[in-house]
Amino acid sequence: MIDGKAAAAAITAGIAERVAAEGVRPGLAVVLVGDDPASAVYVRNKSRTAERCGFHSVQHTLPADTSEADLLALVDTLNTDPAVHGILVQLPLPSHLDASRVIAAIDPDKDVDGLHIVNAGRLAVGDPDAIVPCTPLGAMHLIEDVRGEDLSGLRAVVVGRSRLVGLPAALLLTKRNATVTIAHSRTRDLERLCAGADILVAAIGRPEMLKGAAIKPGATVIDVGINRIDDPSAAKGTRLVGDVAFAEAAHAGAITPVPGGVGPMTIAMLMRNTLDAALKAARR
Ligand SMILES: NC(=O)C1=CN([C@@H]2O[C@H](COP(=O)(O)OP(=O)(O)OC[C@H]3O[C@@H](n4cnc5c(N)ncnc54)[C@H](OP(=O)(O)O)[C@@H]3O)[C@@H](O)[C@H]2O)C=CC1
Ligand SMILES: Nc1nc(=O)c2c([nH]1)NC[C@@H]1CN(c3ccc(C(=O)N[C@@H](CCC(=O)O)C(=O)O)cc3)C=[N+]21
Repeated sequence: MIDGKAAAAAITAGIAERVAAEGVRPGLAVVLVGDDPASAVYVRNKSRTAERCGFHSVQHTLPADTSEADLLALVDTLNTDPAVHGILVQLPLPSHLDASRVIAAIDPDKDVDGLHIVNAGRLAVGDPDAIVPCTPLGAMHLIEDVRGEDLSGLRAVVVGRSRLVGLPAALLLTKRNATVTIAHSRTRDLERLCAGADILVAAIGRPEMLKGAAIKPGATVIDVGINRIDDPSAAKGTRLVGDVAFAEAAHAGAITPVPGGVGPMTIAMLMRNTLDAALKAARR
């Protein structure tokens, strides 16, 4: 079992120390439009961790029918606010809003999600100034803990090709010398493909879709999915599960649980990206 919660706690403790030592106050602004269940979980844990790290943290919650003009105006205000070093617009946005237009409006130096085309391009060409999306960055930390830094000779399969998770995860794995296959909704014979993976990254958004047969014995399994399902036996009537059927994965070499795996690491990396942005701004 890969303990993402412990790994994340160690990283955020280090960030809190650096914030105190360097005398900076990193500012993080989060914008949530409407209500997406995975986003709600994220928002809650994020503001808690930001406070623990000594950050200035602001949350803008807008109604689901917010106009694009109003959202763009808010982004512009945050771009010019000197107390804000990181801006995160939660995805998915309601369908009447054009996510790529909104992301393009974010100052690339404040784009702590790494979604802006400038940061995506920097990552693709290996530019060290890239701000890298938090979830794949956190996933790579966990993979490194298990497999080491160099993944030469290992086969990795990433299921999912989103700009936020799947695509950057595949780029990072490639940079570490893994041999990478990207799978998605049009992939045929997904289970067999996954069963050949030494490193399996699931970023799909379908509760427990990958069964035991999709996991190679000894594989490192990184389950990114955050899915809320009904569970009458749970106190709240629901619980979180990943994209992998965890109970069928006993033959994996190492696996991240949901919750307690990639989620907390995403938040730790968000703190790190925001601290880095604040330090860069101070130098400028
Ligand atoms: N733990 C964390 O910190 C985070 C968790 N998440 C969670 O990770 C999951 C993925 O997020 P995100 O990448 O943003 O989601 P998207 O919906 O943007 O992408 C999902 C990807 O999965 C692929 N897919 C969908 N159905 C299938 C299928 N049946 N077989 C194979 N591939 C399929 C899609 O393929 P196609 O491109 O063909 O449509 C797409 O590429 C979600 O559960 C989300 O909540 C997200 C961010 C952070
Ligand atoms: N622009 C943008 N960037 C994102 O990175 C982004 C997003 N939009 N939209 C939503 C998804 C989802 N996401 C999560 C991150 C952490 C947890 C997390 O902390 N999970 C805990 C939950 C613990 C619990 O509360 O039960 C865990 O897995 O242990 C969850 C979900 C980031 N996302």
